Parts: sequence; C-alpha cells; structure tokens
Amino acid sequence: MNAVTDNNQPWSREEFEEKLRTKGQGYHIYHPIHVAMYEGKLSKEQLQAWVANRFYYQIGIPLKDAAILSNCPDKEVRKEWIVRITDHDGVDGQVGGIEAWIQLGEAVGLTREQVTSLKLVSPGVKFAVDAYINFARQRPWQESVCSSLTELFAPHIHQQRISSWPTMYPWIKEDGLSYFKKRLTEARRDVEQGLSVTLEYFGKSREMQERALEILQFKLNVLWVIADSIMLASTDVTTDGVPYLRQPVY
Ligand SMILES: O=C(O)c1cc(C(=O)O)c2c(n1)C(=O)C(=O)c1cc(C(=O)O)[nH]c1-2
Repeated sequence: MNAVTDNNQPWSREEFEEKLRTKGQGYHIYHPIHVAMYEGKLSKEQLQAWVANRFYYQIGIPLKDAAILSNCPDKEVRKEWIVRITDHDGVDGQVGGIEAWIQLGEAVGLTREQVTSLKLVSPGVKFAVDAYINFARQRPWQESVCSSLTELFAPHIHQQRISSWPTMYPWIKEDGLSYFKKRLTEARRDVEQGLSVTLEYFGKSREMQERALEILQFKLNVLWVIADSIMLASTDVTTDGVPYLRQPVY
C-alpha cells in the first residue's frame, strides 16, 4: 500500500473517536474568562455579565434542537432527540434548564427581568449563538448532531463550577448550582447518542471523518467567541481616556 492510499484510509472507529476527543484541547474551559472564573478571580459584576450573556445560549439550544428535528426524517432518532427540548423547556411540572438558568441569574443577584429581557446580551454573543442555530437550520441533521459534540467536554466544566463556586464565590446562593448538577447526567446521555450517530455517519471515509473534525472545530469556535465577547463586555477597557461602553445601547 503506498503512502497516498494510506492517507485516504478511514481511521478505525476508535481512532476517529480519539481524534474527536482530542479536540477538547480547544474547549472553552481553557478560555481566560473560564480559567479566571474557576480560580475565583471574577468580580460579582463579571459573573453576573457571564450569566446574563450565557442565557442567550441557553434559549438558543432548544431552537437549534428543533431545527435538527425538522431536518431529520428518522423517527427513531427524533424520539431520542426530542428529549433535549424538554430538558431545557421543562415538562410535567419539572423545572427545565431555561428556568434553572433564570434561577442561577437570581442566585448571582440579577432579577428575572434582567436575565429574560436580554438587555445585557452583547452583540458578539448574539452573532455566535445565531450562527450555531443557523448551522442547524441549513446543514444535514447529521452535521448538526456532530456540532453538539462539544458536550463531550461539558461535564468537566460543569463539575468545575459545582466544586469551585461554593468556596470561591460564597455569596452565590447554593441552589444556583442546580442547573449544572442537572446537566451532568443529561450531557452524558446526549453524548452517547451524538457520538454514535457521528461515528457511524462520518466513519465511512477519511474525508468525512475530517469534515466531522471541522464541524466540531466550528462549534468550539462558537463557544470561544461567546467567551471572548462576554470577557470584553465585562472588562473595563479604556481608549484614550474614554471608557469602553460595556453595554450596547439599543
Ligand atoms: O456551560 C458550558 O460550558 C456548556 C457548554 C456546552 C457545550 O459544550 O456546547 C453546553 C452546555 N453548557 C449546556 O449546558 C447545554 O445544555 C448544552 C447543549 C449543547 C448542545 O450543543 O446541544 N451544548 C451545551
């Protein structure tokens, strides 16, 4: 077998999964705002800005999942995928992720209105989240499933917050952490489904496997830009003595 043919061989299922997992090196857990958050270095105002901005991602996720459902003709996949929407919206009297996030907002000292009005959301966060939703509207459903695979890395960052916040930010009410606790189990289940679709669908050729890695990189970029935008919006920057306007005026 010559080198050219060799390069075009698909990776084995295990190798392909390993390549996807290695992408975790670019996860937003390593973004300066998340490192500072973990180390207890954020001010109350910065944490509030993070929670208020991230709310836009939280409400975008069910829209993204509804777009995936609308593109997916496979009933068995839809039956499993639909749970992601009820996880966030709530069902049968149970608090969903969106409500739990609003409660997180209240636990860090924001009002419900401050969170849900979206007045504190920066333009960069809107662009990034909208790009993720639009990707799911426009691309084949298997590509959108692949883009959700940053969830492979999410339990680690959620666990970090559960362990560090009570010590680093004792002023945050303890029940504010319930969103992250709830996601620990949900994300593990989601990842099993997302990974099996991705390994199967993109596993057919090296070209498709490489496409899957590109898609995962796109999603890592979405998360990174969200973090960049929040950091900029919550940091005092001065140009020539003129303070940077932290919140856009609509
Ligand atoms: O707090 C985080 O850092 C974080 C990251 C991610 C992610 O990696 O996309 C998700 C979540 N949280 C999350 O709570 C969540 O429900 C979620 C759904 C998805 C998705 O792409 O479908 N990602 C994430």
